[in-house]
Amino acid sequence: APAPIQPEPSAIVLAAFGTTYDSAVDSLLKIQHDVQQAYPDTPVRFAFTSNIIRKRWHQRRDDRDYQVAHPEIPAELYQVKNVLGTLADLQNDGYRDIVVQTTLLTHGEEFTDLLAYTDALSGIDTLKAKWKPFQRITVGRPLMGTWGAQQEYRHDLEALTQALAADVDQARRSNAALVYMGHGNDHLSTGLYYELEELMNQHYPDVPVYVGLVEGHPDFDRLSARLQQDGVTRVQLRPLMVVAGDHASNDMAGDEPDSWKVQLQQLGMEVEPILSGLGNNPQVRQRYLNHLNDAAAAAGIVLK
Ligand SMILES: C[C@@]1(CC(=O)O)c2cc3[nH]c(cc4nc(cc5[nH]c(cc(n2)[C@H]1CCC(=O)O)[C@@](C)(CC(=O)O)[C@@H]5CCC(=O)O)C(CC(=O)O)=C4CCC(=O)O)c(CCC(=O)O)c3CC(=O)O
Ligand SMILES: [Co+2]
Repeated sequence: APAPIQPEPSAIVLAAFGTTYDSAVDSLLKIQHDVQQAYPDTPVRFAFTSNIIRKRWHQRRDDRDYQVAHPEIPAELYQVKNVLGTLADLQNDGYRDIVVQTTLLTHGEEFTDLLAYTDALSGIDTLKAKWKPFQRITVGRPLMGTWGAQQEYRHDLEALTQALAADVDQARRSNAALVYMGHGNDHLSTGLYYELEELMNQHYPDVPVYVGLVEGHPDFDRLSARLQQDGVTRVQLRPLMVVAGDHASNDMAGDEPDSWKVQLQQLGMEVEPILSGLGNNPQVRQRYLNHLNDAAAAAGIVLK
């Protein structure tokens, strides 16, 4: 039998797309806080997968005025790296067992690229096993799940449906339909979002719930056609994203003629945008923690 793998110092990386909006950072910090609380003796560091967003924070590193105006931004953010750099730093600091938990919602373009990085890094082999830079790197699945038989994606969607109960309650109190803006992508089916919408409507039959996407389908044209068909006159708009950042502030709630808010108002609907990311929802944060725990357990990584 092969020798059992000895536990090595372990660390957690939260791999987020990122945001340039300081008002939205809190939503990510709350996830870090909860994970840190669950594992007080394990470092929990961020990686941002977006090149553009990392660059913005690095520019702010040299902007004293910005930093003084934003004491809520932790120093870590001004030098946030991609997963490549974050893992290299951890290896340099002596950590060889790494759990990467994504804050992405779907196994789309960003998550596919994240896996490409982690696969390549865990594939670095050395002549002597003791010099291998990483012993184990494991990646926790996105909020809406991934392929595979180990963790059913449908179960993740059901759990997310339950986690969104407070959004439904708020729409119910306003006598409004609940309309989510997800991100989506153009490269593979975004059918998960249709399934989520269906589950939401099954689970909360008294509040109509709709999901539309920035990229891919259901797109805004389809969404607005359905709202009109169904005679909806009042909507609460929310991002189905971890942060209420650029997409939520502009594409969803902006005052430009192409924002969802303005277009729906133009159709005669009363629109209330709610600029709160999913990271503000404690039950969503618990879902990410569950995914992290599943990944660590499956890899045999011990977190302290
Ligand atoms: C590949 C790319 C292709 C493309 O869209 O062009 C792409 C893809 C995806 N982005 C996703 C998520 C988010 N995108 C943003 C924001 C921006 N995204 C932008 C570009 C790009 N996004 C291209 C890569 C560029 C690069 O690497 O830098 C920016 C820079 C410019 C722009 O969009 O024009 C603009 C920043 C504006 C700013 O702040 O300066 C935010 C944050 C926010 O809204 O604040 C979130 C998190 C929402 C959350 O928190 O959940 C997801 C869903 C993943 C999931 O499933 O969760 C996918 C699709 C997928 O992965 O499949
Ligand atoms: Co994007």
